[in-house]
Amino acid sequence: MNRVSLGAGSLGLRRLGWIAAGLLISGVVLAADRQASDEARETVDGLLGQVEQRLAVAPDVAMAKWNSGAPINAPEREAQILERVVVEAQQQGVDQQLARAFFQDQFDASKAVQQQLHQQWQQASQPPFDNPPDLASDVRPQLDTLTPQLIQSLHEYQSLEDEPAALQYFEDNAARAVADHEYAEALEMALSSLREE
Ligand SMILES: O=C(O)C(=O)C[C@]1(C(=O)O)C=C[C@@H](O)C=C1
Repeated sequence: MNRVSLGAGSLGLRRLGWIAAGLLISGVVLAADRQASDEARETVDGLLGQVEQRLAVAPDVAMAKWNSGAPINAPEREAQILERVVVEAQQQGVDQQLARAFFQDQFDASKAVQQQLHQQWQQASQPPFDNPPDLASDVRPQLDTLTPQLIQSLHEYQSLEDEPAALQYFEDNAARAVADHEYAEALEMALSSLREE
């Protein structure tokens, strides 16, 4: 009697073990299979695209400043942008600390590209460019157009924080964008506060 019930007990335990293992495996498979929603992908693609678009303006800034001799670092302009960023972030319910850190990253990334280009031009004894873009009338307005778009994208991005698949999609695509980029270190800088989220 004892032996029979012992046997049944150990069989039950073993069966439980198999069931637990089965559940664990299917859980892992399901989690790996879960994909970011179309909406989440759109948000991430949009945000990454806009960050790249903003960084793509940096060579024009560099050219304008190469000709004019204006310093790369323009703290008063950064302060002016941040002032607007804080107001718009507040209106849209974007975390202000994130918005500030994110825009500071964009400035730092732009300065890194500008410094790299100025260094190259210095070494190549580059003369002033013919028809350089004008900082005030051509270049800064492009950046100003992107500012509210970026804040809107930050707002959408923030809503993804409880979607691990979306954050993974962001990570994968951010890493790919950096690896493929001409100014990889600068793009990495531009994305750093988002990747620390
Ligand atoms: O507007 C400029 O002068 C720029 O260099 C562009 C920019 C920016 O990314 O917005 C970058 C660095 C400056 O310190 C200020 C602003």
